[in-house]
Amino acid sequence: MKIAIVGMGNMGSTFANGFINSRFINPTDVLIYTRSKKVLEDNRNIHKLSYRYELDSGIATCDIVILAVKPQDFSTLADDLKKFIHQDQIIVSVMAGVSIDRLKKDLLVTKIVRSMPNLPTQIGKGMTVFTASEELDRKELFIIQNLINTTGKSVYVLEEHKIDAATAISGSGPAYVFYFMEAMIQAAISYGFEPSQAELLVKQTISGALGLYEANSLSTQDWIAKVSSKGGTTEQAIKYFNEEDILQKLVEGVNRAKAQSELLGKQTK
Ligand SMILES: NC(=O)C1=CN([C@@H]2O[C@H](COP(=O)(O)OP(=O)(O)OC[C@H]3O[C@@H](n4cnc5c(N)ncnc54)[C@H](O)[C@@H]3O)[C@@H](O)[C@H]2O)C=CC1
Ligand SMILES: O=C(O)[C@@H]1CCC=N1
Repeated sequence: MKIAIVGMGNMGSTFANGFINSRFINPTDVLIYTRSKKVLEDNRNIHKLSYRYELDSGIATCDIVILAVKPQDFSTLADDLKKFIHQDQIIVSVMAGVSIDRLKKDLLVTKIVRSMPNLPTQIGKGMTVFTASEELDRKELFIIQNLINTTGKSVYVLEEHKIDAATAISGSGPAYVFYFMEAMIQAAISYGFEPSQAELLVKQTISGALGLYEANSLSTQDWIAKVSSKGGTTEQAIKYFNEEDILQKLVEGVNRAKAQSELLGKQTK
């Protein structure tokens, strides 16, 4: 099986490395289409002969073509790409917002997978939600799922609108966690901890909390109650968060990410 990856930024290089490191794909069976030669230095396990700096007929020899450019770059890419691809290939998009209909219309092919990974795919801990056009058969879907699973976990959804929802939850989600970490680190530094100590306190706390959550069947609410002693410290923080409606504000932020994913789909038409 041969795979082409178009766009070698965060996601493109993550997928290329995931496939190769897991030995799911032979390094010589990956073609990388990139604009920048710098990626050669950043991805040393990928052979330099795998790189192409312009789209060419090599892409037609691939079974799967992964599109990992920004949604805003898709129109320009599609004009060029449609000359080199054909109906037997499976096109896998990781672009936020770009719909299956749009991919079909602009690329003139029908086997489309629309997926939404996230950045922890870089370390094999990714969460990818994907859906596919009805032209893919079960065997092809199975191959795609196995491929995605080399970068972490995956969930297949039938309804395409859930990809916009997943974009707001798991796609953008790592940034929300880092945002919360930033608040805790800033507070710790303001109390006099060295930045490295502040980072350790927060890192270990987040990882410990997640460990607890994974090891038991208790809900997040149950865990909050366990940490909050009556008349104690945590209670004061949670009380303030509730008074300021922080939870609802966070939900509103996630809603906005989802709306943007839907809007990107309309804007890039
Ligand atoms: N960064 C993230 O956490 C996630 C990103 N995505 C999606 O992945 C896609 C890529 O995002 P990133 O990797 O973060 O962006 P990026 O900007 O790091 O990478 C995109 C790369 O594509 C290249 N490119 C653009 N047009 C090209 C063309 N015609 N031929 C070859 N290369 C071309 C650019 O030079 C750039 O290196 C986006 O559509 C985004 O919505 C999805 C999930 C998570
Ligand atoms: O922010 C973005 O548009 C992309 C999609 C999900 C994560 N990063």
